[in-house]
Amino acid sequence: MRASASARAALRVARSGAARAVVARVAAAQAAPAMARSGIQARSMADKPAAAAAAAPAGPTSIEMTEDGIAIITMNDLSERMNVLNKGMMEAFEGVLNKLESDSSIRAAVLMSGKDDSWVAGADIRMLDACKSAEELATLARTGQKMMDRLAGLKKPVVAAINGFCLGGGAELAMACHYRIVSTGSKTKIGLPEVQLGLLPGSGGTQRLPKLVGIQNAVTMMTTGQQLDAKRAKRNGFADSVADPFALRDAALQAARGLADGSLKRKPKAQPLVPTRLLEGTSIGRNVLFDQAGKMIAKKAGTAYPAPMEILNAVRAGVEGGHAKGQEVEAAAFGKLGMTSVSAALRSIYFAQTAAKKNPFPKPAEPASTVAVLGAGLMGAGIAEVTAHKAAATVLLRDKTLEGLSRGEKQISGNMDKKVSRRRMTKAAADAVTSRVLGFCDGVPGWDRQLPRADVVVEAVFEDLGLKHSVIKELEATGLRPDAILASNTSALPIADLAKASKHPERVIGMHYFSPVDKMPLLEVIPHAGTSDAVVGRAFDLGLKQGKTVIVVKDVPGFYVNRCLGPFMAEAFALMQEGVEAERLDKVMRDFGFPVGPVTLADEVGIDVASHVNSFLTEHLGERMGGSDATVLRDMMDRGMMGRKSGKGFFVYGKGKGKGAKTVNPDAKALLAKYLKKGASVEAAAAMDDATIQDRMAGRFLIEALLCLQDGIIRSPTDGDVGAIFGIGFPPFRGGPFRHIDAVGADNLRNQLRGFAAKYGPQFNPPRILNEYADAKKRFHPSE
Ligand SMILES: C/C=C/C(=O)SCCNC(=O)CCNC(=O)[C@H](O)C(C)(C)COP(=O)(O)OP(=O)(O)OC[C@H]1O[C@@H](n2cnc3c(N)ncnc32)[C@H](O)[C@@H]1OP(=O)(O)O
Repeated sequence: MRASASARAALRVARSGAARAVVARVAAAQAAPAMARSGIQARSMADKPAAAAAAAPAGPTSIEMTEDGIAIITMNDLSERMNVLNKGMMEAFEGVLNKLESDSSIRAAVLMSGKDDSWVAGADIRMLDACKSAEELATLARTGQKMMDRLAGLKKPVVAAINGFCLGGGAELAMACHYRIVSTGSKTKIGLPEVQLGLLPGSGGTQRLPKLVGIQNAVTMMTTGQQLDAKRAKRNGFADSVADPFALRDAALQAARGLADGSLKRKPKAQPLVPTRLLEGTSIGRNVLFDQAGKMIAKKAGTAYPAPMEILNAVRAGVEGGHAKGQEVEAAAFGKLGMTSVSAALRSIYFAQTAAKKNPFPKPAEPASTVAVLGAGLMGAGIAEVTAHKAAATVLLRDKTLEGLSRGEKQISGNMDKKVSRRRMTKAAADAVTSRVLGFCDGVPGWDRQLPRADVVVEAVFEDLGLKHSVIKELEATGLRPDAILASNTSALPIADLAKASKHPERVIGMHYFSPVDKMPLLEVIPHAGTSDAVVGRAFDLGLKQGKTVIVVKDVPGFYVNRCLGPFMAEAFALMQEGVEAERLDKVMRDFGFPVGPVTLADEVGIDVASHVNSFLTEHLGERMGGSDATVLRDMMDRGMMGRKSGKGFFVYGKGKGKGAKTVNPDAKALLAKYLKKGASVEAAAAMDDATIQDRMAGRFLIEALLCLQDGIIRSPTDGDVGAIFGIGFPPFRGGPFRHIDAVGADNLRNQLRGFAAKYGPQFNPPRILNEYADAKKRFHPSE
């Protein structure tokens, strides 16, 4: 099911960054005392310039001295791929501060990174994860605050020369410096993404950011976790200046010298809260601002995500009560939030997503440099776009007709134009993307010469087995290289059936993208029984390069995500046929945490598609799809109610400016009345409590997810969590279906499902695997 609403839902999830992750790694123990461990090497360049410049730092930080008394501090933790504020780094930094305070030969300092892609990517999330109490976390926050205060209070100016990720605690470190130069390198991103982990910046960030960028900007940055490139960081006041990555060190040295000799002025210490902003300049204005922001946050984040409100509270406490008071509130909130199940779930998603960035199959020697995409429809053009943009590969985009091709090319250039107009991309970079897409259609020569360049072909033609077979045969006859892989972006057809048309079935694989491809984070990679591991590795690698979170799933109807979605949607139709009203059902499921309700989802997907998927999955899953009479969908189709695309489905959609507005469709309501189950009524359904509706809907999803694990369709509970969150927006704060079952308890869920099965039918029968986990009192994520 190419669910555009679920796509948008998960997109919001992805944007909120709520679902990201890592393989937990034990922080490398740093054995020696702070100074020795820090590997601080205070050398005079005048003494040993060559040796000093060439020496690799022995610990996470090192210091070089210039002849004129500028200390160049380099952070490079060799035990980590990225610099993070772990115990070792923090202790080493204490040593650095001691040195800066005590060494009178130092006039100023430059703080830079020895890594290519990270300045500091934040506090070590594993270290936070290991904390066992709110007090432990609050103490950690206070330690960070003290370190930052000490740095900010230095008499000697410290210039942050930022290249690479500068996130969370890293951004807080930068803010405690006295001047920030941000590199224009593509990996440079400034942000405070703690909110995406259910946390708030705990090292003084809630206090320093408003002073740099203003209250409104700061609250937006911290409550959304948005990340800025150099230019945006300069525009909003975070950066004092920007520099090319190659010129960064020199620019920073020059700034340090200027600050030391007074020719360059520091920003005023407590920059008034941007007095030009009317609201922020007066206490009355600020009250209005905080009250409005509070209402907006309450509306958007609800009670499910407590961090945004705590961020606002900490900012307000600082603005109204001063730095110390603000930090006190910040540290306490950091401790409290860190112990919530929401933060635990979001952290676990972060770990899972980082794990999913690692290709467990043989990695190709070289990434795919040329990818052919067949079909320039919505999906094909989307795949072409992420391939040319994120994977920076040449794309041979082919459609049957010139019209089809032009539409697809327009989709890509339109998306690039949007990025340029929103200043997310330069015009030159956008042009480079579109120029990587070479268009072909029937009757235009050159295809047969170009096709042999392709390392991968992704076909995204109409979902018809015969058509796909003829496409595969034609590709092989035209000169597809024998080592090229042949991927099908199907959401329904068995990959094994598709492979039958190929002379090399071992190179055929499924790559199921979600719509819109440029925004949806998930990719399901589907080998059939005869696909070679090397081909899986190549498809996985391409997915990663396209910026996707990849899960490998078995070749079964619906694969994983749509297989779970099918019974979930069937339950929505069942509830409506018991009299539950569309608007209520949507609201109740949004309250559960789904970004869109199931009824809206059906309209967004299209009633025709929903009907097709329903009957297709019913054929394969039998009673597991039971509970509703899906002929209602066909009746709707017969009456032209196709969902949003036809202007009406379960809802009626506004046109033009009011496009987003929707009201219940009285015709659909009248039709549903005819399908009411025996003895059911809208009045009786109104008395059904919200929790029952949520439990029934979630139950159907969970049963199918469990069966997918039981039958080896997904490779682990973690893949199941990642797929559900990124594929259809399963509530991130619940951590995915398996983490949710752990929270509810396998035994409790089993009892609940048994009750539902007795009342509503066998579609609620608990799967064998749930019984096993319930009997053994096991968890799907045992270490948490
Ligand atoms: C009081 C203060 C609180 C805080 O600061 S909370 C933390 C705030 N920071 C973050 O939330 C950033 C988390 N990291 C990320 O989002 C991503 O990473 C990046 C965007 C920085 C980079 O993404 P990509 O280029 O795709 O690399 P990758 O595979 O995600 O990361 C490379 C390695 O770096 C480790 N890593 C990155 N940031 C952290 C971190 N903050 N804590 C612990 N580890 C981190 C990962 O785990 C992984 O490690 P491996 O190679 O062993 O898998």
